[in-house]
Amino acid sequence: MANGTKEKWDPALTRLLTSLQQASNLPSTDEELGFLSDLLQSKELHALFHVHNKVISNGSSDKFFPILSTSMDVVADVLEELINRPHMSEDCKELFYLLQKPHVQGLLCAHDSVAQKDYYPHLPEIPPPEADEDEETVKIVQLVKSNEPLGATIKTDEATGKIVIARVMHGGAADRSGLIHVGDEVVEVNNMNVEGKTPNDVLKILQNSEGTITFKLVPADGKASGRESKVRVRAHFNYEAATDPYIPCKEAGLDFKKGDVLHIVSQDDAYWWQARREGDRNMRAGLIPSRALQERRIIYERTQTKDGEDAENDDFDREQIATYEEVAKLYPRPGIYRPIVLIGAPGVGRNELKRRLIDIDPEKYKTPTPYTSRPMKPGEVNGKEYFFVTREQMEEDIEASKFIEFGEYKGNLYGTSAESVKAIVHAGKVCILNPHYQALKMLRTPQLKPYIIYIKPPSLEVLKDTRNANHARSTFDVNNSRGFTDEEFNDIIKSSARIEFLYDHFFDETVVNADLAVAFSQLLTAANRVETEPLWVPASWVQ
Ligand SMILES: Nc1ncnc2c1ncn2[C@@H]1O[C@H](COP(=O)(O)OP(=O)(O)OP(=O)(O)O)[C@@H](O)[C@H]1O
Repeated sequence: MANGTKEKWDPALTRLLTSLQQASNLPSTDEELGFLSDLLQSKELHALFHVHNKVISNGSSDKFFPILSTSMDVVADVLEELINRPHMSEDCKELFYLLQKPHVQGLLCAHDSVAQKDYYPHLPEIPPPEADEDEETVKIVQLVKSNEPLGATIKTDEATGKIVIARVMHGGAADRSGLIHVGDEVVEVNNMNVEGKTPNDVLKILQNSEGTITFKLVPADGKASGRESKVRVRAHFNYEAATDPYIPCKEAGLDFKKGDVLHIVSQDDAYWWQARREGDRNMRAGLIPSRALQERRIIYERTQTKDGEDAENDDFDREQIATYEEVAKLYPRPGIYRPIVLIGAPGVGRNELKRRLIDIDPEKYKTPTPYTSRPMKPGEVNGKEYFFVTREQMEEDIEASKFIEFGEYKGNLYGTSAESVKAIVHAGKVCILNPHYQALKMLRTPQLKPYIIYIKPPSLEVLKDTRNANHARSTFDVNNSRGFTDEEFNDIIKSSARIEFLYDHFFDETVVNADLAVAFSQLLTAANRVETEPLWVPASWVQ
């Protein structure tokens, strides 16, 4: 056979190849026939056939059976167990690292699918043999009414005018019964025919009934997919179902706050997703606006409010519409720490907090030495306060995107290089940065994986009191030789509001810097948490 190999080609392939040689009179090009012939003779295809035949011949025997089919759960348990250990041996560290590798997880996931025989085709249900073809099948479903809502919504079908099940909430009473599905037609409720009634009429019947509720339903043709999606998102807006005029059923809504992580269990409906709040004990999902719906709302709101006159330069940063961000848990890796980024208005106290953190453990917490094009002053050492480089060199490096942030002050350039941040991270230290807020977008990359803490000022009154009591030095004054003026305090509050407006969807945490000791202890707790706990990050960072 081809290539003179002694391999036993599959008879089916050989037959195909022979008929291909006889098919030269078919209306196809030489190129097409050549392609097919090459494909049928290719080693890869034959190897695939070989594997297929082996699987088929082994599949029928009971020789192999899985020891377990939930290895991914075991991995999660082991990671959780390891993370809680105060000290890890080298072996544990290696295991911890290996178990997080996407390839290992992919392999175990495939193993579980095979072990659970997830690949078997799902056959349609066979109708009961005695059913008359013309007669509609009905099912009688009985649910016991409790304080818990039914977990399903109804609507009038536009085409038929009949009452149908519009939605079944994941984990709700209707869903758990396994008997009620989207599209089922409601014929009777508690022996009352609902033909010609409105969804509101049916709702009244339900509200007025007690104990067991009996539904007579005509099943929908196809069953809705019962599988839960695994998607988790972080919400970037507050939502309150009671004040949403468009939600199809207010009682079925799920309220959430900006920053909450939601488990999206169903995206079947283009406008209304079903979700649970991560960590909630309530298994019943609730309705939330889909990304598409929320984006439309935001665009509409913006066209209503934006008069264009007070739009500021960095408003383009808001062009991106923040609704939901897909997130996943990132497990800390021993020896490789996420940089901690302090963001806030000039003068709010970021340097003070950074200084205190470094003072606690200067070997652990490090900040990169900035670069500058300004001439070295007497007594200064290159690489200590700054790396001194020429303006041309710095401009070239800025052009080549080597700086994570840069700016000009009094005719000289200043900046932090990406390389110096990487060097600290790779040396096993915790890198602390307090860049200008516009650098956030450049910093928030899957490579750096920063943990972003927003340093927020307290109210104007508390800001003034705490700073004046501490004889705080104004950072607006070049020599730091005086306190803050009232105007500068106002500026801190104003810039902070602007930073929040533009970037709050990037913040992992907010620390209010009122009492310095309290703010610092909150920062320290956050720094420890980043080192030890699995935390939610953009899903793309863990893929
Ligand atoms: N919570 C606080 N209570 C009292 N004083 C504070 C507090 N936080 C910071 N300060 C003081 O305020 C002054 C300015 O703080 P700091 O230098 O940290 O500001 P900054 O945010 O780094 O400003 P810039 O970004 O402009 O450099 C310092 O004198 C600092 O000690």
